[in-house]
Amino acid sequence: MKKGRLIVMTGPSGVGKGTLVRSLLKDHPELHLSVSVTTRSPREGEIHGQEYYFVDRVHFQNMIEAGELLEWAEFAGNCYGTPLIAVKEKIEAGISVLLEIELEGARQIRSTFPSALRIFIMPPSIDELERRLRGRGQDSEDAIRRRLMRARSEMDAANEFDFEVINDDLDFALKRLESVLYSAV
Ligand SMILES: Nc1nc2c(ncn2[C@@H]2O[C@H](COP(=O)(O)OP(=O)(O)O)[C@@H](O)[C@H]2O)c(=O)[nH]1
Ligand SMILES: Nc1ncnc2c1ncn2[C@@H]1O[C@H](COP(=O)(O)OP(=O)(O)O)[C@@H](O)[C@H]1O
Repeated sequence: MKKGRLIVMTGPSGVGKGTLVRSLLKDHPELHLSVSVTTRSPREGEIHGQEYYFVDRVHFQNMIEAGELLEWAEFAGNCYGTPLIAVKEKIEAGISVLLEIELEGARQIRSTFPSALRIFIMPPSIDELERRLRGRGQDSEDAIRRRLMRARSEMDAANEFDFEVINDDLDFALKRLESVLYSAV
């Protein structure tokens, strides 16, 4: 049986990765979104097992030591990682899996899973990125500051990726994302 593809989407926090992925999944139920583990506290409305598995640092550390994470990284003071087993099972079953992760994790995937398709989502500008982070209204001033600080170096790494998609107009970005996925998957 043909294996599924691993598709990695990276881009600065607030660029619209979550928004794009949600729309993509609505139109493409054949894709599976990996649910990550994080030590971050849940935002209002976030549900354990849906947006993330919310765990404490000890639990996260145990998962690293047991080899249960495909990749992991620290981001803005919290740890995030991709549970390996679910990804493996889906791909073996011929289902393509989407990872929505930050830069360090995407770099790890390049060495551990070289056949992955890696896409960088770019904001139209840093000012617009800041507007989106503030407009989302879900992070503290400190969390926004940390995300913006990291955004610049992440954007500098866009050329490490197979494709770059600018999320200016949402519908346009979605169409471009679909064309990248379905001409390459
Ligand atoms: N390396 C890695 N990064 C992740 C994972 N899950 C989420 N992230 C990234 O961690 C960053 C922070 O995520 P989050 O706290 O949900 O904030 P948001 O992206 O601003 O909504 C984002 O860049 C996510 O893409 C993961 O499993 N591994
Ligand atoms: N193309 C777009 N134009 C304007 N606002 C957008 C666009 N895409 C996403 N947003 C808004 O930007 C904010 C951050 O989006 P989100 O999907 O949470 O980003 P990320 O998952 O990359 O952190 C949200 O309020 C979202 O509604």
